[in-house]
Amino acid sequence: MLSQLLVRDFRCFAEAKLALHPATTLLVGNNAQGKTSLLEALCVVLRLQSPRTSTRTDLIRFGTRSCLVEASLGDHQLRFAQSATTRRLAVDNVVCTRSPDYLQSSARVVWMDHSDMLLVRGGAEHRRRYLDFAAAQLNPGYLHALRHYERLLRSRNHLLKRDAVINWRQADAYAVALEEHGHFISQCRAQLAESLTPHVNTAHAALSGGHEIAQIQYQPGFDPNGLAQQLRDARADEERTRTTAAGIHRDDLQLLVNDRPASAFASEGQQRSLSLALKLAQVTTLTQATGSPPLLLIDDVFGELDHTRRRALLNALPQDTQKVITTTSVDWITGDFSPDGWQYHVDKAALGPLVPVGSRL
Ligand SMILES: Nc1ncnc2c1ncn2[C@@H]1O[C@H](COP(=O)(O)OP(=O)(O)OP(=O)(O)O)[C@@H](O)[C@H]1O
Repeated sequence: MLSQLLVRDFRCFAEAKLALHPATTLLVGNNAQGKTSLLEALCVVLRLQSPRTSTRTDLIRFGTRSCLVEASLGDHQLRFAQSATTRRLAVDNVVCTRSPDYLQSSARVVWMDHSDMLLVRGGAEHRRRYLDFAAAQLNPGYLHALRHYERLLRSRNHLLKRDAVINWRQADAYAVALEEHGHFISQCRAQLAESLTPHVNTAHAALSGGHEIAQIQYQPGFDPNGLAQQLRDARADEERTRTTAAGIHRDDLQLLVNDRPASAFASEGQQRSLSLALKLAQVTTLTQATGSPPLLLIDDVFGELDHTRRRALLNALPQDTQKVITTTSVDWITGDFSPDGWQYHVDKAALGPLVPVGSRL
């Protein structure tokens, strides 16, 4: 369980320290006061990833040179520090040079925010990121393999664009390396999609109150029998487009409601339920795979939902997960939903005193 968070020169915060309730901590405030930044700090210190940026220096408060995030997680003290050039990690004051060692002492996380609709409506890159965030938490070598694959892909694409006459020998050598790393990632994504699918269906039914069947299907972006050969066969195509024609960077996750693609046929309400269900399914899958529930970080989701869906989501949220929730208003906290927990008011990058959940500003 997470009990403390300290941030220094992180986003808009010079310094802030908060105590996290074992059940629910609400961060309440107007727009642009710093709520999401605190949630992001939790994600960064626990998973070394931000849902908002892949440029780590974005996290450093403007005009300062480095940022610090510390968290107390069970018996462990996690520390993440980022300067213009260097990231420093420590667990219990012992420096970690390898992120897998650090992540071993950390907790799993599921992030929910209003952009989750893009999982259903947006491009395949949103669905790949969805798979990657969970797969990296289940397979220690996943992120390393993915980053390696991405570097190889950039190099191969650069090679394809660089010369008028393509050096196919070198391109083929890259293709063999892409196949090696891509195969592992593809296997992890396929397994994850299979584990997620029954939970997506259950959560979707709970949220929509209907009898529709929601399914997800992993669609590899390459021929599973051999990427290197497939790329050799695609030379004419690659000569024209000057980009790698197949691979896990072309993977997708097909989302179906009653056997039809959700992006084309589901109503807006069904799409919203499905996007929430995808995240709730991550919670169940991570819990089953690891034996303990992940931390749920929920950024401004409740204000976006209509009354029925909000109530359904509140009922569907697992009871035994620790939750940190940001919101601009506590109007949705009523007699039949007032979670066990406490609340902070966030105003101009400063935290107010701890108050009971549902307290008006
Ligand atoms: N590196 C940074 N240094 C200083 N300020 C930053 C930095 N990055 C973002 N900000 C500012 O921090 C402020 C708080 O942003 P944040 O997204 O945390 O607000 P929020 O309370 O979650 O707002 P909303 O409810 O609109 O999502 C914004 O004004 C943003 O411009």
